[in-house]
Amino acid sequence: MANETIQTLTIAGTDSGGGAGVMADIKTMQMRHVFSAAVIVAVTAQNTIGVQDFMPIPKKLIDEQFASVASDLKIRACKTGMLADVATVEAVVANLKKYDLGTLTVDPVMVAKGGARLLSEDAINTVRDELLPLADILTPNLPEAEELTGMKIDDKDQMMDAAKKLQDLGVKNVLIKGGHQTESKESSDFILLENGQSFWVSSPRIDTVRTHGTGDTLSSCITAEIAKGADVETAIRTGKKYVQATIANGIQVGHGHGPLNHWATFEGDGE
Ligand SMILES: Nc1ncnc2c1ncn2[C@@H]1O[C@H](COP(=O)(O)OP(=O)(O)O)[C@@H](O)[C@H]1O
Ligand SMILES: Cc1ncc(COP(=O)(O)O)c(N)n1
Repeated sequence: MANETIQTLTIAGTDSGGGAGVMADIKTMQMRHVFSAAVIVAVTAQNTIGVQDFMPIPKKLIDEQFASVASDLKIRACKTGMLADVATVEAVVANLKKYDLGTLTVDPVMVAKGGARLLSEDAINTVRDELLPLADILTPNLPEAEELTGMKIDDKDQMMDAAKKLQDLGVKNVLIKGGHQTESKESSDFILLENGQSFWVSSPRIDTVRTHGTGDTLSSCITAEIAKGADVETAIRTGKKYVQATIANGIQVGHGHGPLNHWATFEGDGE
């Protein structure tokens, strides 16, 4: 098919409050001018204040969603987000092995900004042992990197050590997000590439609680840029700039950890 539209896939949970998960993923993909399909693996009752409840989707329906997408669409890059529990991680891993869904970015979502667990504790080992070896890019935040490595990460040297440790677990490219370093003036993420090169991406830390969905937005932007043909370093630099814009030009929604402004970079007629 000539000039086929660039297609991506998010494999994640929904957020009824609209700020994180699949909702943030699709808004980001749209703003980066790629088409996004979605395999829903959990449904959350959630808003900016917290996660009130969630339910994983049965394995059969997860398998059917993958089959529907893979039999019709040509996915160039995909990402995972919230994966809920052991059975869900295993179902996703089996489908990622079964179908060619392009470059895989794994955002190992564990705990929401409001404190609710989105991945059961016993599923952390399943993510580490079964999903990480499939990942082209892994994007943990600091608590997630600590859980996956068993290390305490308090400073930049430890972030660099943790990235190496994660690479040793089978991940090609590792991005450790520094958004949880609340005492710092900069929000700095560390990247260790497959070829051994490493670098930091930093931006001024914005003093706001309206950061619901930052991790989803960053990993979705990276996925979109990879699908468009960018190399991993360029995709990450673009992702960092995009997430910064969505935080800096905030919107007023809800009473807690508010969502991002995904149209912050929109240059068309916004009326
Ligand atoms: N207050 C902030 N100001 C600027 N950048 C931020 C802020 N909070 C998070 N970020 C950036 O957003 C991205 C997601 O980081 P983080 O919040 O750590 O992820 P998660 O949502 O997975 O917990 C990173 O690039 C991080 O540097
Ligand atoms: C369905 C879903 N997926 C991911 C997150 C993480 O986002 P955050 O860390 O910003 O709360 C979330 N809260 N809900």
